[in-house]
Amino acid sequence: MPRILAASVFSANSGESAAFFRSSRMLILLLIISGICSGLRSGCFAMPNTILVKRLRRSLYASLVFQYLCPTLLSDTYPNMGIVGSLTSRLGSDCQRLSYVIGNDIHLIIRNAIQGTGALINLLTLSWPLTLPTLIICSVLAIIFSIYGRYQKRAAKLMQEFNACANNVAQETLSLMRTVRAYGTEGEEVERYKRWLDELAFVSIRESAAYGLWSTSFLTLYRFTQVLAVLLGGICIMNSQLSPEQLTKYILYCEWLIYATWRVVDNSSSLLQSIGACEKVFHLMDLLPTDQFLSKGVKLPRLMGNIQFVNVSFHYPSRISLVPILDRLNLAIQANEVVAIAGLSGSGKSTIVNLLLRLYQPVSGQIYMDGLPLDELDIRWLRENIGFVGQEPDLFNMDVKSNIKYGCPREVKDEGIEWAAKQAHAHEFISSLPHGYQTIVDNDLLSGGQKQQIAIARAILRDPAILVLDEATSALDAESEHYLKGVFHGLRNESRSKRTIILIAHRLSTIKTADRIVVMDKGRIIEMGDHTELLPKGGLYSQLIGAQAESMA
Ligand SMILES: Nc1ncnc2c1ncn2[C@@H]1O[C@H](COP(=O)(O)OP(=O)(O)OP(=O)(O)O)[C@@H](O)[C@H]1O
Repeated sequence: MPRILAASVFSANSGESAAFFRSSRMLILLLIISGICSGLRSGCFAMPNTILVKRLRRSLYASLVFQYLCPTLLSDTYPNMGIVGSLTSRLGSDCQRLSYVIGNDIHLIIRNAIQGTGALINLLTLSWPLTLPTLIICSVLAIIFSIYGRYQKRAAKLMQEFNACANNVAQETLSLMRTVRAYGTEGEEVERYKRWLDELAFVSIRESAAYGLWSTSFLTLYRFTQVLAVLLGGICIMNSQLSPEQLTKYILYCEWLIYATWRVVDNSSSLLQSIGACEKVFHLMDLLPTDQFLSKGVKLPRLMGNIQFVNVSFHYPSRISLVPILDRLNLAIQANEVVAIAGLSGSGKSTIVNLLLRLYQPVSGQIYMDGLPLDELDIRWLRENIGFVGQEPDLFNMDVKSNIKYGCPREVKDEGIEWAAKQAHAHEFISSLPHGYQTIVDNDLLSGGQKQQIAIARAILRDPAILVLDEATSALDAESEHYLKGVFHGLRNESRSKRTIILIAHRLSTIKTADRIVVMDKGRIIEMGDHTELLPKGGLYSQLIGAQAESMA
């Protein structure tokens, strides 16, 4: 409509059309500014956007990794959200959302705000009484938006939550596919996933309906502004208060103003939606690394491997109970000693290792390493000097060679990797894999025992001062286990002068030859000695040995 009006004005009077062009300098200026803003988008916004999102992902990932390494903080911060999977799925979706905001919304808001301000200044210069109705319409638009915006922010937050929960169920089901298949619970899992998707759909539909209402309100007001502008302008022309040229400008500026207002509030709504969705992302980013990562701590020239637990009591932060997991534990392990820890399930054996690796801090008491309190030592240096093989070693989705080399603080050649694999009795099966040491490891490719052998090779390669084996041979066949027992004992004297080995095993045949066996029950040490000393005592150790011999028979 404004274009038709303008055409009629130009054809009616060429002198007036020239004047129109002259006085429309502001229009041209605004067009240039709008062009510059578009340029800013592709140039200035796109680059920082990419860098920012990359940094954001990296810092978030780092924060997740660090928080996971320090479960105390994780469970304190997210008491209902202990599952790292849900955090990682948020990492993807929330960052994507933030990336969209930075790439699209912000530059559109700035561009339209400049455009709207220019149109408003021109309208006020033209005639302030005529500007008033347009301003009222813009204010109504802003009020409707503020109501809708608040609703949208809430909806966006819920949608992100439900999305993350659905992703989490999917991730969990796929990673536990064997269990799901074995128990025939495919239907239940689909239901569980569907439940979250239903919640998501419910909120999305309501949010879409609200958006529809908002869009209808805008379009109605937009058309109403055009009609009002023509009506009021027409009346003014009839009263000779306005020239046809001014009427054309008036209609154009009105359209610009209302359109800019709509774009600003619409993009702001998208911005609000993203802010709602990204609150958790910012919350995660605000978490500071725990002291153990900030403090440098002491690095000894060489770790000898003397360990001392003095009156150590501990309970997990997520499970504060009256009975502690470790109860005033006192244990001294000499350098170069092979100490085995035995006991019933849940007696606190792995917890000792968790404290030694400083994954948790004791509630009371102190742990000393070569006479120095553990928390005074540099955490990275400490972990570099401890080789750990856990109960269910998870390998990375990298080739076998990289998995063996993983976390090794020094440069190693292929021969070194092969040597470690041979020590762990793994070379033979690795050589039979489709691409040998270059074969990419995935969960189904290797058996539990083979994964353990690779994890053992990794620990051996690090040449640590302290080797911790927590049920590290539980999945191995008897022959491999027997062979490895010899390797572990041999390792004590190989390549370094001292090496302490801590063995945890339910299969008591594994620990029989240890220098000392520590027997635990309910977080306390109840027996200590070597196999020949403990067997005749008739305590828990001899009962466990008897029970195992019976079950074998
Ligand atoms: N992350 C955790 N959060 C809360 N409680 C935990 C956690 N890890 C272990 N526990 C609890 O601490 C107790 C001791 O667990 P721990 O793993 O040390 O026992 P364990 O003797 O090594 O058992 P197993 O021989 O079966 O591995 C158990 O009751 C267990 O439920």
